[in-house]
Amino acid sequence: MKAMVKRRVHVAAAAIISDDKQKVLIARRPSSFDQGGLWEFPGGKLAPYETGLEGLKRELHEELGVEITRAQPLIRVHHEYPDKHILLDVWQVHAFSGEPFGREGQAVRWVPMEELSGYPFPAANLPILRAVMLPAEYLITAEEEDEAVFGERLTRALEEDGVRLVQLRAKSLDGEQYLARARRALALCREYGARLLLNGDPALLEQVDADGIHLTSERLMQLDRRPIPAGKWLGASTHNAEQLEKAAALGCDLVTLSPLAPTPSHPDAVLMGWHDFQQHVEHAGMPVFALGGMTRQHANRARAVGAQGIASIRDFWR
Ligand SMILES: Nc1nc2c([nH]c(=O)n2[C@H]2C[C@H](O)[C@@H](COP(=O)(O)OP(=O)(O)OP(=O)(O)O)O2)c(=O)[nH]1
Ligand SMILES: [Mg+2]
Repeated sequence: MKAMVKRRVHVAAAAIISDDKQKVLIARRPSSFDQGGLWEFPGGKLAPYETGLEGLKRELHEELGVEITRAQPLIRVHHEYPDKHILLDVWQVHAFSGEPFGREGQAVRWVPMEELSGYPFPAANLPILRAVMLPAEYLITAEEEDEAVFGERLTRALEEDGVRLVQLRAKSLDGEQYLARARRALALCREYGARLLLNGDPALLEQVDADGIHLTSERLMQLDRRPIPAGKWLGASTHNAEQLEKAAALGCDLVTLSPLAPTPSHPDAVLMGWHDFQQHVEHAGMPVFALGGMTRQHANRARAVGAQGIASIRDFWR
């Protein structure tokens, strides 16, 4: 039997963010279209000669009557539909001119980030929703003996650096000490509207109602199903293709991928480099944070190779 070769479709789509950064623009696909009636990020198929950004500019002009003035890659998602292989090349649009409206008669709506998951999207869109909801910076807390110093440093990062995603990593604390710190960290994160993931046993969420769990790569590889409910965020540390595949199979919402560059916390690690990193990210199918020697100065570089952004201890812990 002859193998069927699926059509490959490259689609550019936009997560257009409102000026106050609280809302994103979505549109409803007309019911006569493929995936009709579902909501989508505006965009469409590239012409053969177009780059992603060129195609996106044309599509947003055609569909919404707006001109993009500032955009940045957000995530690339490969998805197998029954009849075709689709690459969704998604850009975050930070600035545009014109007032968007449905030029093709489609419904268009500004939706608060936290309401996004209430809208029906095509199956390929799950990783995009995660990427839209997550920031570009992921703080990992340092080992810290003194609770007061811990509180001051976390507060500084939330307030001055605007950190909105935090992983509580504290290998030197015992169970009770970790829980006490987790409760304090959660209270601080709530004050600033930041999400807190606990690095530890998924059962911790029964004792502290944090936003999710971050799995070590070791814990990740031991699991055979997602250990927490869908409403919670599941992160994992990864270092290679095998771990990334496992994270995808478990339904992780985000991963860190390391190590990119030398870092004092892991002095003997074998470095990955941007080329390998990019290849891994392309097929990860979820937001990936570059980790290992990363600072916010690497954020644009990380985004350019497909990452959500950077994760760091040192750059935020001062
Ligand atoms: N624009 C967009 N398309 C998506 C999303 N999710 C998703 O699976 N798709 C699929 C649906 C379609 O098969 C394909 C996009 O094609 P399209 O119908 O928007 O293409 P187009 O604007 O160039 O329109 P057309 O003239 O070719 O009909 O990608 C999404 O969030 N935005
Ligand atoms: Mg379209």
